[in-house]
Amino acid sequence: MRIVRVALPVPLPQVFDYTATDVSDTDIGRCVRVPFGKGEKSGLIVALPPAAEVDPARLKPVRHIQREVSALPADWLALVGFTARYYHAPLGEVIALALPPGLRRADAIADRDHDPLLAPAVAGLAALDEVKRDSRALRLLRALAGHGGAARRSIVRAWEDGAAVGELLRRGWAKEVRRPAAEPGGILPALTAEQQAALDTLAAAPDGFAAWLLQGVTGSGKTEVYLRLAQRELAAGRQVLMLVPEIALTPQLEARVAARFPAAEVVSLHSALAEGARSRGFVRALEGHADIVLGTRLAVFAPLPRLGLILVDEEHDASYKQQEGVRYSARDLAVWRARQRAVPVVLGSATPSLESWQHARGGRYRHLVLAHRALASALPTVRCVDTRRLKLDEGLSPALQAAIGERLARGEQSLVFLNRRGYAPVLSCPACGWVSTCPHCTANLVVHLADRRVRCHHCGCDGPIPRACPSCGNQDIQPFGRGTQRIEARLGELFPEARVLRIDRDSARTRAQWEALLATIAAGEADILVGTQMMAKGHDFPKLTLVGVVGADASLHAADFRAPERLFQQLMQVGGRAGRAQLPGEVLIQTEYPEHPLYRCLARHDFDAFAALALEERRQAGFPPLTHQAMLRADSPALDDAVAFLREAARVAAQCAPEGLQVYDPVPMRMTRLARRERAQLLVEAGERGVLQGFLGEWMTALRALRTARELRWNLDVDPLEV
Ligand SMILES: Nc1ncnc2c1ncn2[C@@H]1O[C@H](COP(=O)(O)OP(=O)(O)OP(=O)(O)O)[C@@H](O)[C@H]1O
Ligand SMILES: [Zn+2]
Repeated sequence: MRIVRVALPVPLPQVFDYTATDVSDTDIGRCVRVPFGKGEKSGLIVALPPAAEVDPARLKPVRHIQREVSALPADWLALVGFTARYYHAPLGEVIALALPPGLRRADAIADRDHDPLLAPAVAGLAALDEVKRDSRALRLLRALAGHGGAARRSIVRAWEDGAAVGELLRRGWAKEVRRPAAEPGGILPALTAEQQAALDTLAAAPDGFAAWLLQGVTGSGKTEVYLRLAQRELAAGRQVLMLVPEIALTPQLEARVAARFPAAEVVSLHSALAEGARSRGFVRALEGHADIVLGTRLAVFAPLPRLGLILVDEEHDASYKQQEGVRYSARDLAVWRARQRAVPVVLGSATPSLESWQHARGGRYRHLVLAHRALASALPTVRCVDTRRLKLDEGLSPALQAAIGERLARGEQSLVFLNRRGYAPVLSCPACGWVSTCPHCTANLVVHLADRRVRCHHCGCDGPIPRACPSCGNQDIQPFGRGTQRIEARLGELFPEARVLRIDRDSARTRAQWEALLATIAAGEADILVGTQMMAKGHDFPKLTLVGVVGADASLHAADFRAPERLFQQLMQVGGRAGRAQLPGEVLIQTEYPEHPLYRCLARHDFDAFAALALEERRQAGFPPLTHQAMLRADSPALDDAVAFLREAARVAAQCAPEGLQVYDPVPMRMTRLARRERAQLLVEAGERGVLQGFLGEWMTALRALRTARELRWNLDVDPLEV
C-alpha cells in the first residue's frame, strides 16, 4: 500500500493524500478518480510520498487510475507547479485549467482519425496532360498538384472541388504518401536580407535557452521567419510550440502552417475547440506525435516531449494574460518554459511590450530587428487630421471622406477604425438628462440599432430601446456618441455605391461568421470596412490602402498608466494593415491633439522613440516594468464589505511587509459595480520581483486564515495588466 498525493480542482491551496495498492512511480502524472466529500472528483497524481501528512488510517483509497493515456511528465508537473507558486493559485486549479476536461474525465481518447497525406500519382500526372474532359476530379487534381504536391486529405476535402477526393483515389490519380515533416509544400519565397540576417543570427546561437525579441515592423514578414525556424526544428526531429494571441487569428495561421508543412502533424489548442478535439490534440502532443502545436495562451501548457522551439507571436498582446481564475501570463510562462527545457523562445511583435523591449535593451533578451516591409516598398504615410476647427459628419472629417472617395474610385479598400461597437455608447434624454445606465454595473447601456436593443457590454443584460424617456416621458430621446454601427450607417449614406462591411464582435459572433467576413474582404467584395480592434492585428489584405482612425483621443487621457502604450500598439498595428502589398498605404488619424508626442512618434513609425519616452515616464512615476506589482481584488454585494476586507488585508500586509514593499490604500475599482457586485482593490508593489514574491506567499497564507476571507470573493492578480 502506498500513499498517493493528488491535486484536485478545488479552490484550496493544498494537495490531498489517498492510498492505493497497485500503484507505481510510473503513475505519477496520471489522472485519477478519488472520493471527495460526499462525491467523487478527478485529479492528477503529483507524487507518491513516503509518508502521509495525516494519519494514514484516515486515508481513503483511490477509485481508478486512468492508464489509457501516457502520464504527464515531470517537466510538465514542474511547469504547473511553478505557475501555482508564481501566481499563488491552488495547484489543483492550475492543473484543471491546463488539462483538457475530457482527459480528466477519462472519456475515451480516440486515436487521431486517419488523415493521410495525398499527392498526385503517376497516373494523375499523366491525366493532367492527357485528359481533355474537365471534371471535378480533374480540377481537384490540378489544385493538388498546384498546391505544392501534397496535402492532408482533410485539407483537400475542404477545397472547392474537395468532394471529389474519393474519386481521385479510386481512379488512382492520387495516392497516400509519406514525407518528412520538415519538407515544405509549395514554393518558398526568397528571404529578404533582413529576414536572412535574423535567421543567420538565430542559427549561429549556441544550443540551449535564449530569449529573442523579434521586433519587426508591420508587414516585415515575421511569420516567414517563424516558418523557417520551425522548418529547422522539424528537420531535427523536434516539436515547435507557436502561440498566437487570439482564436480569431488561428484559422489563417493554421492554414498557412498546414500548407507550408503538409507532412507535419499540426495540432491546434485553444478554448473554443470541442472537448474531444482538445483532448486528442493534447494527447498527440503529449505522446510526441504532434510536430507543431499552435494555439492561444492555453497552449503554453501543452506537454511536448520533443520541444525544440517556442514562438510567441504578437507578444505584447493583452490576451496572453488570463483575466480570471488563474491569472497567468502565457508570454511570461513561455519564457520560463523555454528556460526550463533549455530551448530558444522567440517573442515577435511590431510593437513589443515595454517589459520585453526593456529586456532587449538591457541585454536579457537578444534583439532582432526587421525595419523594412517584405513586399511593400514602404510603410504607410501617417498623418493627423486636426479636428479642432472642423465640422465632422457623424465623426467623419472631410479629409477622411475625401480619402475614402479616392480609394473607391481606384477600386481599393478603406478601413475606418473605431474601437467601440454598437450604434452609440449611450442613450440620453436632452430634456431631463436621463441616461441609459446598466442596473447591475457602473456602465452605460449601449444602443444597438441593428437589433433595436440597449445592452450592457459588461454583464450582457439587455432590453428594448425605450420609446420615451423613462424618467420624464419625453419622446425625443437621443443616442449619444458613436459606435461602429453608426459609422457604418453614415458611410452607407455618404457612399451609396460602396459595399460597407462592419467587423466587430457583433458581426463576427461565431468562427464561421468571422471566416466569412475575412473571405469577403480577401475576395475584394467589400469597399469600406468599419472595424474594432478585431481588425487591427495580423491581417493581410493587399487591396487595403487606407486606414482612418476615429475617436482615439479618449485613450490619451485615460487613467490607466498603460493606456498610451496600448493605444500606440493598437494604432501602429491597425495602421500596419494599410498598403502591405504593391499599393502604397495611408493612415489618417483624426485628433484634437495633433502635436501629442504619441502621434508624432507614430507618424515617424518610431516605436523605439515612443518606448523610450514611455519607459522614462514609468521610471519617474515608479510604475512597471521598473517596479513589480500585485493586485488584491475583492467583490461583494456591498462595497463596504469589500473595502473592509481589503483594509484588513492591508493591515496584515503591514505586519509581514519586508523592506522595499509598498502597500497602498484599498480603493473602489474604476468600474465599481459589475454584475451586481461592488468591487475594490488593493495594490502592493516592490522594486524587486523576489521581494514581492516572498511577501505574497506569506500574505496569502495569512489571508486564507482570515474569517472575513470566507465571506466574500477575492483574488490575487500578480503582474496585473489593469490597475
Ligand atoms: N521573403 C518574402 N518574400 C516575399 N513576400 C514575403 C516575404 N516575407 C513575407 N512576405 C509577405 O509579406 C507579407 C507580410 O508578411 P507577414 O504577414 O509575415 O508580416 P508580419 O511581420 O507578420 O506583419 P504584421 O506584424 O503586420 O502581422 C505577407 O503577404 C507575406 O506573405
Ligand atoms: Zn451590466
